[in-house]
Amino acid sequence: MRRRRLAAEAQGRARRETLLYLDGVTKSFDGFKAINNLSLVIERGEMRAIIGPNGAGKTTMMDIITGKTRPDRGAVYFNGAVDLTKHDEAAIASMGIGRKFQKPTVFESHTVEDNIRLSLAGPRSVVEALVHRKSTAERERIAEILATIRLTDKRRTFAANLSHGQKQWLEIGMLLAQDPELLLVDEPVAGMTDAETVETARLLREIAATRSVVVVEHDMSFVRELSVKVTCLHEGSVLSEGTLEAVSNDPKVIEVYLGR
Ligand SMILES: Nc1ncnc2c1ncn2[C@@H]1O[C@H](COP(=O)(O)OP(=O)(O)OP(=O)(O)O)[C@@H](O)[C@H]1O
Repeated sequence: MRRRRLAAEAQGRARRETLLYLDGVTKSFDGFKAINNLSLVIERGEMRAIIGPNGAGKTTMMDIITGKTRPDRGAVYFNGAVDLTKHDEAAIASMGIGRKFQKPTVFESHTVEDNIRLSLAGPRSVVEALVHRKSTAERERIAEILATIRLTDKRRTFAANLSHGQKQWLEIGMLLAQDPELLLVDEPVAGMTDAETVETARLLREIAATRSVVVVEHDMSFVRELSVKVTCLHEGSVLSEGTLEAVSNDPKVIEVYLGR
């Protein structure tokens, strides 16, 4: 009895102290368990790479975190106290969870700078009266984001004229403008050049200095560049977790990938 209580207390503590906490999450589609008793914890300020073969449940997991899909069972907590299963997509986004889908969706007919400006978040009414200060603060924030996404030189370029990789960076910048506490990024380097891929790993590491980042990715050379803890999903559950080296040498992981 006491042991059970202590275990429950430890679980409660883990939930409160972590940024994202998934426990026993299950989601079925027509009787098929896309997510099966999934438990996963992301710490504050952590960047995590999620890998796994096609159909492992990576997208469904992101859909559950962002409120696009409701789980059948299990706990999904953000910042210790917020039960994400009770909120819809818009509410979850406004709580500070930003999601970047695989395909970039920038405003092609606007400049890079305007794309960022249009995405800037925040209760503007407070600073509305101080127009000058507001615009200075806004300019500084835009400059900071442009530097982070390596597009300072392209600030006046129409988004339509950017390379595929630069569009991906711009979209990351648009998410940063909303100042999320947790950034979910789905296959950011698909279709990028090798140089862009390496730069994207650097860029995400810089971003992870001030917020948590979860990256779903198939490209193992990119995951190596990220140099963070890796979670391998398979059949909707965690198959293996640890350094990329440990995970990629795990016989269970080798079997799953070779058996594809
Ligand atoms: N809306 C849905 N209806 C029915 N089945 C679904 C639905 N969404 C996902 N699935 C199934 O759930 C399983 C997990 O899919 P999911 O897209 O989450 O995997 P994934 O790891 O993201 O795969 P990939 O790497 O190919 O993107 C798959 O078998 C998929 O066919």
